[in-house]
Formats: sequence, C-alpha cells, structure tokens
Amino acid sequence: MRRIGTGDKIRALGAMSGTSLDGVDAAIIETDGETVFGFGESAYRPYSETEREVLRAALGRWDGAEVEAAAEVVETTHAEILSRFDDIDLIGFHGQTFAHDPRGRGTHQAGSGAILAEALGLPVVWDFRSADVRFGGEGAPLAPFYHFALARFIEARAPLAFLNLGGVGNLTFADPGFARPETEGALLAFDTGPANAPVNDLLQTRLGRALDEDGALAARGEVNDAVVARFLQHPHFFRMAPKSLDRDAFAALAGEVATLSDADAAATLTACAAASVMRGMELCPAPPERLLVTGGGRRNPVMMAMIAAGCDCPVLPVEEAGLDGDMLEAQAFAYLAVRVARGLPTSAPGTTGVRAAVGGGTLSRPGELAVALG
Ligand SMILES: Nc1ncnc2c1ncn2[C@@H]1O[C@H](COP(=O)(O)OP(=O)(O)OP(=O)(O)O)[C@@H](O)[C@H]1O
Ligand SMILES: CC(=O)N[C@H]1[C@@H]2OC[C@@H](O2)[C@@H](O)[C@@H]1O[C@H](C)C(=O)O
Repeated sequence: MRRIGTGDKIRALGAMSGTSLDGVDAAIIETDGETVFGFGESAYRPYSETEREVLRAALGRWDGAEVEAAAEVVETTHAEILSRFDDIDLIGFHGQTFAHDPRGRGTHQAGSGAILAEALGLPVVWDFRSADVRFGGEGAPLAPFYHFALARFIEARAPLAFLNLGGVGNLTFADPGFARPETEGALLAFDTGPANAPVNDLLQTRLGRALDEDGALAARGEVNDAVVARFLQHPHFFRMAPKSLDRDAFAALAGEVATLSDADAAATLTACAAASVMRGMELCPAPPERLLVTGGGRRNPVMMAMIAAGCDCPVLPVEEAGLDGDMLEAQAFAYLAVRVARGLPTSAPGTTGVRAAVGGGTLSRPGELAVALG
C-alpha cells in the first residue's frame, strides 16, 4: 500500500459486529484519517439463528472451544460481506467482543484480521483495542475520534454530543473548535451504561423475540422507579469518565425485574438505559448544543422519548445531521484503520483514560500469514 498523506482520499471499508449480536455492518468512507471527504456503499449481513447461538455461547469467555468456534463464524461472515465491495484500499475490522475487562484480563475481539487479509487480498487493520489497554486505557469507546471528525464534517459550530445506543450505550462530548481530537478538551467519552442489551435479553428469554420492536411492549408497561433507583447505585455511575463496560456488567438487572410483568419489565429496563444516559449527560464538561443519537436504540421511540425528557438539549437521530446511524460504527473503524496506517493516534486520555494519545491496531497484509506459517 502506498504511503498515505494529508489530503489523500483513501477508500476504506470498515466492519463492525456489535454487542447486540444482530449481524455485521460494513461501510465505505473516503478519508485521509483526519478529514472525512465522503461516504460510499454499505451493507448489512444478519447472523442466522445458528450463528447467533454459536456467538452467544462465547459471551464472557476468553478462550476455549466456544471462542474458537465463534471466531470462525466471525471470520467467515466478515469475509462474505467484505468480498461484496470493490475498489477498496484498506479494511478496518473490529471483530466481535466477547469479554472486556480492561483493569483485569484485558479485552478481546474475536476474529483474525490476518486471516481476512489473506482471504480478501487486501490490507486489514484489526485488534484496535489492545494497545490502549496496555497503556492504561479502557480500550473503549473508540468511536470518539471519528465523532470528532464528523462534528467537523457537519460543520458544527458549538460543542455537541454523540450517543450510541447499541447493546451498551456510549457518549462522546466533542468540541469542534479544536484542531485535533487528541488535544486535551477536544473530547470526553465513556460508556453510559446498558442500552438495548437488557431489553433484548428480556424479550429473548421471556418471549423468544430478539428485540422490543419500536418499544411496543415498553410502551404498554409502567416503570418501576425503585428498580431504576437501585440500578443507579451501581459503582459505574460513581466512576469518573472515561470509563467502559463489559456487555454483561449489568446482568443482575434481569433478576431485578423478574417479578414484574413483561410490559413493566420492558418499560423499567428501557428507563434504566435512559437514566444512565441522563447521568452521562451530567458528566459533560459544558452543555452540548444537541445530542445526536446513533445505533439501533434510536429506532425505539419509547427509549428516545425517555432520554429527551431528561435532557436540556435537543435529542435527535444522527440522520437529522445528514449521517447514517446504522453504519456510523462501521465507518468509524474504516476511519480508524486509516489513522493506524498513518501512525496517527486513535485514542487519548479524554476518550479512554489512556496515559497518552496512542494509535491502536495491527496492520496485516496479504501474504504475511503464508510467510509466517511457511
Ligand atoms: N425498531 C426498533 N425498535 C426497538 N429497538 C430497536 C429497533 N431497531 C433496533 N433496535 C435495537 O438496536 C439493537 C441494535 O443496535 P446496534 O446495531 O446499534 O447495536 P450494536 O452495534 O450491536 O451494539 P454496540 O454498539 O453496543 O456494539 C437491536 O438489538 C435492538 O435492541
Ligand atoms: C469493548 C467493546 O467492544 N466495547 C463496545 C461496546 O459497544 C458500545 C460500547 O460498548 C463501546 O464502548 C464499544 O463500541 C464502540 C463501537 C466504540 O468503541 O466506540
């Protein structure tokens, strides 16, 4: 691959498989790793029920047969979706997080970028989170550097916030007045709390459904305020930002709603997700002019209304700013891949708590694996 410089329009393809285990998102952006020039095609490849079972069996595990089987699903499904795109310079492959314990065992995203580089015949940047953890960071969230680039892309004139409502929620406060994302004060980011994961798990366990479509069940229920108040006593809400979460850090919530009706339980878990966003907004260093929401939760009108009711600024899906809320994280890993290829940082003390700005990620080129094995 040629050396990349400022102003070079690299066509990077990013792929993300998030904590809700619904499928793989893939999207192209054009960038030099600093400025976003534009967007390209995107695609979504849902996991089959069988694949999802294999992935679920690996949740919370670091190694062993379950993780190996899951890594194979991650690699084959990604190879399938990524091979659909043409004229790509570089791939950013996030992989699938099964376990995340930055202050303990570390963080692990399953799936090998080296194998994908071989399969696709393209350079692949992967393992984005390990270096950050090694340097004292949380290893997450990593989208904030991309949020900063987007704030400039949409020509935001005042500090704003991005909220991702995936399985877990994460919030980024971005001040586009700064020239670079790693400068102190440009970004503050952290995981807010659980977002869709507890509601999804409830629907799966009780009703055999993957999600509460449009919040229909939650809309019929009543929020149990005592459960929400107890939820907010979790140590996560007393930690300073940056901070991150494992998908199942709040697994105990399922027990808290066990005696509630399906509708009341869904309403209460949705309210917990919204309450954690409100706590998150209190951590912003200044009031953001708007909260732009990405991720699947922005399609849940009950969750969105609860969040809007607790915020002092407009709460809008990112589409209101001309962005694509389904593909934003896949785009983020395309953007970060170009930064890694250029040796630019991908996280900073304000985004992950890392000791100093660091570039995380391994670049694998096709042919390397053959050399390594031979
Ligand atoms: N119409 C809808 N109504 C309610 N919830 C929805 C709807 N569409 C999507 N969701 C929720 O959004 C989830 C998917 O969100 P998304 O793809 O952003 O998560 P993810 O990327 O896997 O997670 P993370 O960002 O934590 O890694 C679904 O599992 C579901 O809970
Ligand atoms: C360890 C890990 O995979 N974390 C994910 C997860 O899903 C949402 C939230 O928790 C966020 O911290 C992160 O993903 C996004 C893409 C990020 O790194 O910005």
